[in-house]
Amino acid sequence: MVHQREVKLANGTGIPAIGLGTWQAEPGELTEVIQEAWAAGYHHIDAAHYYQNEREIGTALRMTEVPRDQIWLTSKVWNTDHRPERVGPACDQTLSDLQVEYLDLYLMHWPIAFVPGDDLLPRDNKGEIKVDDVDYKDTWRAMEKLVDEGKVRYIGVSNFTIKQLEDLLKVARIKPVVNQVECNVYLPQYELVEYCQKHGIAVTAYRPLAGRVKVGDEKPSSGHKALREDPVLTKIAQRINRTPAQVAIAWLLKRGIIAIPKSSNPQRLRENLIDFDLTDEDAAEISKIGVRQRDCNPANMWSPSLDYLTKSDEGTK
Ligand SMILES: NC(=O)C1=CN([C@@H]2O[C@H](COP(=O)(O)OP(=O)(O)OC[C@H]3O[C@@H](n4cnc5c(N)ncnc54)[C@H](OP(=O)(O)O)[C@@H]3O)[C@@H](O)[C@H]2O)C=CC1
Ligand SMILES: O=C1CO[C@H](CO)[C@@H](O)[C@@H]1O
Repeated sequence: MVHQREVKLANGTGIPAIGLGTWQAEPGELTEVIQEAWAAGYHHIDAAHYYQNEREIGTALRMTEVPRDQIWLTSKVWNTDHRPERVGPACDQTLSDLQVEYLDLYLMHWPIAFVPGDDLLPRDNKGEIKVDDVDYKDTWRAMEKLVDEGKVRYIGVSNFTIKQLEDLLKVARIKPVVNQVECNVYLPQYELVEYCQKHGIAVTAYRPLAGRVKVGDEKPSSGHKALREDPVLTKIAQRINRTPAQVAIAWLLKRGIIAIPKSSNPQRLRENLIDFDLTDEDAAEISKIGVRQRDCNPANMWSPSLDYLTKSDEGTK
């Protein structure tokens, strides 16, 4: 079995430093992807109720006969399940879909509640997302109960800013072990990462490759630059005989950050499970790249009024 490098959580538990992202894996392809990932040496899967593919993941894990204690399973409670009485049932649904008895890590997906219901993105007739008046600290208290009940080993958050973490840490009986945020060479999140690491909160980088931004002869989406075509990453990659994607992931690992790249392609899956370290000089050169862009911005995705969710941390620092 390939033993992957780990990032230590505050209590000393190791979490595999590279996990498999599962958002937007096409229906039907995950069975093969998970078989390939397990064979390649992945021991960490990032899932979420929101991705609507947890049942497929669970079935694939069972078919691949992955021993439960050999795989780190993260899932997330979605914004429509923030009311405290909905958190337990939401977790139960994920456990049933993934066909496991417990999760290694359960995250609050966003620090914002949407009105409950089957519609994961409920909108009013103007197209604005329907926000529910639930304090994320109350949602957190319900998540703490899941640890007490043995349904999840650890709890954490996602898309939290420094201000929101400060607010949560004041009341948390069980501290969040992870903050999963958008983070890559073009959104380095220096201040947020420093704050988290100082407070014993590990950072997981989602969209470590800047997502579905097209490369090659297709234009990057929404005017964004294609990270995988970045000239500095390309130059370093060519010199060390790696790919720009590998260099981008290695840069996160060098900063002690967990990365969860998504790929449905067997070759890229293996490529992303990197087995080398960047030199200090190469890492420093990458840190000087000045491009800044954020893909997952609630103001663009859901409602302009949710702009405040990223206000205290623009990712530009
Ligand atoms: N907490 C949150 O709010 C969020 C969490 N996430 C999590 O983070 C994961 C990763 O983020 P995601 O948005 O998927 O973006 P990524 O940065 O992981 O990029 C995925 C895209 O890059 C391509 N790709 C993967 N590896 C390579 C490679 N080596 N070379 C070239 N192209 C490559 C994939 O295509 P192909 O499959 O064809 O290889 C896919 O189109 C998600 O899947 C999800 O689990 C994501 C967004 C928000
Ligand atoms: O996990 C996620 C996948 O991407 C979505 C759209 O960008 C996000 O809203 C969500 O947090």
